[in-house]
Amino acid sequence: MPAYDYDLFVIGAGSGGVRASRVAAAHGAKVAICEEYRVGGTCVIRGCVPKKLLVYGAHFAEDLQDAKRFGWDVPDCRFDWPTLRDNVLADVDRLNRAYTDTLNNNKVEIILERATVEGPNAVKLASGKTVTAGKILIATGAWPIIPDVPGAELGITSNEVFHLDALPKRIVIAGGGYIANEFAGIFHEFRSHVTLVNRSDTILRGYDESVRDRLLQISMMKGIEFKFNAPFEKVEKQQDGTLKIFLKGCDPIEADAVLFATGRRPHTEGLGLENAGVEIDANGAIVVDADNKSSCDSIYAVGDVTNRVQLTPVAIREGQAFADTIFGGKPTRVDYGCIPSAVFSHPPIAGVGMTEGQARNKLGSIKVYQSDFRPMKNVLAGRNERALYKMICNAETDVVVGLHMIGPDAPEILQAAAIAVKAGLTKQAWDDTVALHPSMAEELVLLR
Ligand SMILES: Cc1cc2nc3c(=O)[nH]c(=O)nc-3n(C[C@H](O)[C@H](O)[C@H](O)COP(=O)(O)OP(=O)(O)OC[C@H]3O[C@@H](n4cnc5c(N)ncnc54)[C@H](O)[C@@H]3O)c2cc1C
Ligand SMILES: NC(=O)c1ccc[n+]([C@@H]2O[C@H](COP(=O)([O-])OP(=O)(O)OC[C@H]3O[C@@H](n4cnc5c(N)ncnc54)[C@H](O)[C@@H]3O)[C@@H](O)[C@H]2O)c1
Repeated sequence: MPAYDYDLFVIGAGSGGVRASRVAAAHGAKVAICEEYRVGGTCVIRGCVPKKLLVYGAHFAEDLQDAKRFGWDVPDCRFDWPTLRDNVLADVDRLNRAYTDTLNNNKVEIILERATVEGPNAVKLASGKTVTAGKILIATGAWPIIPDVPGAELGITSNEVFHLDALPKRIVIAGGGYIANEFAGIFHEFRSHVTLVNRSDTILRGYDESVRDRLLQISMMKGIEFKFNAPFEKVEKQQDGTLKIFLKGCDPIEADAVLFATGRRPHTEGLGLENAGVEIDANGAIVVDADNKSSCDSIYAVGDVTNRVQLTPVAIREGQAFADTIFGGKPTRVDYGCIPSAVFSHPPIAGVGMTEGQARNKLGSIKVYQSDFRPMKNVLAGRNERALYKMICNAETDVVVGLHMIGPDAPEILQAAAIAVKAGLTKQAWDDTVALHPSMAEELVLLR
């Protein structure tokens, strides 16, 4: 008789959990994974994927406008939200099936219910059954934080935004991070009036300052309104069903919807971690070592629930490293250096490595190269939007330590450029590469 029902029991079928379970099963482990909502998790069901599809859908507004200058006779086009929404949700269904098939093909048992930890090797399912496992992996992700203000329940979060019955004519978005700026762009392109409200005086903390300023400037020029240092006081529903938002130090704003994009907290509440002595930090994140092990020897955690870097590719790498280390006899640790990231705003931002400020603090002596240009497509279109590429180098060694961009296709360009930054190439090595002309990316090898 085996000592446990499973070698591995995974809680949460998102990016990290799915990768860990299918790789562990491929290494020969007997694996079960449970999921309380839908297989695929945040990224596939209500995050990166549907968000990016909405970004594509929204961008047609600008492409259709620009097409006229390129000779196309574009009639007045009407946007139909239900068509895009339903097509996106249908694609989410397709991916949900594909992820389920992958798990089935790898002989991972899928249990579609909520689970909680009952002990170091025991998990309790919502149906009441207890199952045991040699190792338990917690991959329960994160959950939107909603500010504790009267009327907050009248707002929505990114969980609901993909399912709206109709587009709001006016939307107030709380927050100044990834989700706030991405959805500000999306709703603005769909012709909603957008007001972005932040409690601090800056957007996208952590990104390079000049690039953030450029996004702010372009967004304001397009007509997105910003309110800074304006904490929410309350939200009230008016008689006609619309909302009135009260902010500290500002006149109230009337809107048809409020979207809270005020961060995501590790999803550990009510998970029973205390039953196994699993330590969590002040934000509710599971504390793990470099091998993803918690303070309980048989319990591991990967992804957003550990609050290291809340990005899909990181959760996937952590899941892979866990499975290879524990079940594949191949000890692997995730390298957190030079993780590229992007904000799919309009226009998008992308960055890798140190910002100018970080490099100045860490290295002291740096060189900054910059290209501030109007992409040729924007020139002909009469679109007054400039791109900004910024390269940060160590002045002593000539090594490129950071690259930060805003402009059309910045994330696509940066993914390839990030390889060179990660490899520690010098600015001279970039310059030795012949430009690919005419492209926007050629600016990267022509910086003076
Ligand atoms: C709107 C939005 C856009 C995003 N865009 C991007 C992007 O463009 N690029 C990027 O890299 N990242 C993006 N992210 C972040 C990315 O989605 C996450 O970093 C990633 O999904 C984390 O994966 P995970 O495996 O840790 O958790 P998740 O994918 O969140 O999976 C956790 C799963 O666990 C389930 N679960 C929770 N508790 C239990 C329980 N007790 N029992 C059973 N099941 C449970 C949940 O239902 C969920 O399916 C975005 C996030 C959001 C919200
Ligand atoms: N493109 C991407 O890779 C992408 C896209 C979306 C989300 N994500 C991931 O998901 C995480 C969550 O996204 P997010 O945008 O919710 O969080 P975030 O941490 O990026 O931003 C949260 C913002 O909310 C503000 N805020 C906090 N409390 C507030 C309050 N009470 N009132 C007003 N503003 C308040 C903060 O100042 C901050 O600007 C991100 O950290 C990121 O890792 C990534």
